[in-house]
Amino acid sequence: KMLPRIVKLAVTDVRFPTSLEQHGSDAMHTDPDYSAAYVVIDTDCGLKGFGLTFTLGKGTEIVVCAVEALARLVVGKSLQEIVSDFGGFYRLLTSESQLRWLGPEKGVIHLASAAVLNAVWDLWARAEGKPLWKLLVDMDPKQIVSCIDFRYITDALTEEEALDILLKAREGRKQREDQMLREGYPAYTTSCAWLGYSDELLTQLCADALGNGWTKFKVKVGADLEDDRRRCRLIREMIGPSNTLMMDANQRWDVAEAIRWVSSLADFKPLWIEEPTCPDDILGHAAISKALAPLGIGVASGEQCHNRVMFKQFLQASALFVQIDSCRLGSVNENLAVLLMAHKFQVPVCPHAGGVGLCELVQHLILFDYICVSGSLANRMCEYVDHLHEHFASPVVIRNGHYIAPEDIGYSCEMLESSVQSHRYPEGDVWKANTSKPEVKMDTF
Ligand SMILES: C[C@H](O)[C@@H](O)CC(=O)C(=O)O
Ligand SMILES: [Mg+2]
Repeated sequence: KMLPRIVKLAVTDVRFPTSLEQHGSDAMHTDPDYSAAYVVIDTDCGLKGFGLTFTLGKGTEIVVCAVEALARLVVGKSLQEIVSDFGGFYRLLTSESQLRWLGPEKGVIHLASAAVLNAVWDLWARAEGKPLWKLLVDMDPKQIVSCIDFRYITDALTEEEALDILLKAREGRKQREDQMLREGYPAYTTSCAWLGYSDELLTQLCADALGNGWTKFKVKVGADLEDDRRRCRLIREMIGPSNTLMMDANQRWDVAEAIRWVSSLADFKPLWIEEPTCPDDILGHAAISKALAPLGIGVASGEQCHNRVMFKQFLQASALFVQIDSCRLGSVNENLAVLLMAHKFQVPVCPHAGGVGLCELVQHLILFDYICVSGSLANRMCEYVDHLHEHFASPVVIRNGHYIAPEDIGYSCEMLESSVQSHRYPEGDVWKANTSKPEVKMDTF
């Protein structure tokens, strides 16, 4: 086994011009350029770790800056030093006494922590010669627990309870792992119905997806009710009554407006409405959930839920579909806390993956959740978006609407060097060639 020491951390601003074709568009993010602050860790024995956090284009340079500010907490440490008290290392990074003023544990600085920690987890999995999900599955439950910072959540989940959940779930673990290796983890697709897509494109992509075995679909809503009704009717008619439909408003409405709007989409039978209102409005989500429950519509949220404390309160306030995010939360460490809390509250985890690299990352977490925590697939599925996988060294494999368990070692977010070079912002070829989006100078305002 290699016990490398980290000697360098480099971070790059990588952007993809997805907004040109409206990939990823929704009621609030009308021109997203899927982007990442991409981290590469070098060690003294040649082994590398790769990590990223997801952003939408403008402002990625700010996340890059925040990663640079965190770098000195990582460089010089041995992997052994970090993983022997990973919870402590998580706290060192997220509670540094000056940098924490920028968060704490939220916003740009937390996205940066995620990028750095994702790279450390990738390095660990590579050092152990395993895909990350398998590293977690094989880990002693006590060590899993030691990776989590329990500060602020012990009123909802103690270390002892977490350990107890993991120990109870050991029964049947081997069968579930075999099942995942055979069948993969169920997924749904968001790629047919981004808000900026025409009806023709939606129809064509939906037909293709049905042909490829997809049974669960998500449609973007929230900008215009009549458009929503037309698009939802179209997609429901295409997929039929027995396939699953979800709706995503990306925070567009006030609470009462959300209840009214979604009630008038109820005939299209959505399983959930996602992010109906401000992602920080825990009680607002609870009110919406209560109002929509008689219509059989659930509420989902999480892609912009800053941290484990927010998730704790969401869970305490009402049931919801928990949409963990591999780059919004503080990497695997904080995601483990949320998976365990979700299990305690008996709600399904359905990870968010709409972004570059998020499918690659989150598949590992949800495999671990099924094998070692929840042991259930009821109402559970992992999001899939069909964009930009060709830029990764170990792209996700989807078969028949399922994520196939990754076999390559690491956390699957190493990008091809050629892709990084051509998409670096602003000097990469893609951006030099892309003159359709002139930069607005600050002095214009
Ligand atoms: C801007 C992103 O594409 C966002 O719309 C993704 C999202 O909400 C989802 O995948 O869910
Ligand atoms: Mg969403």
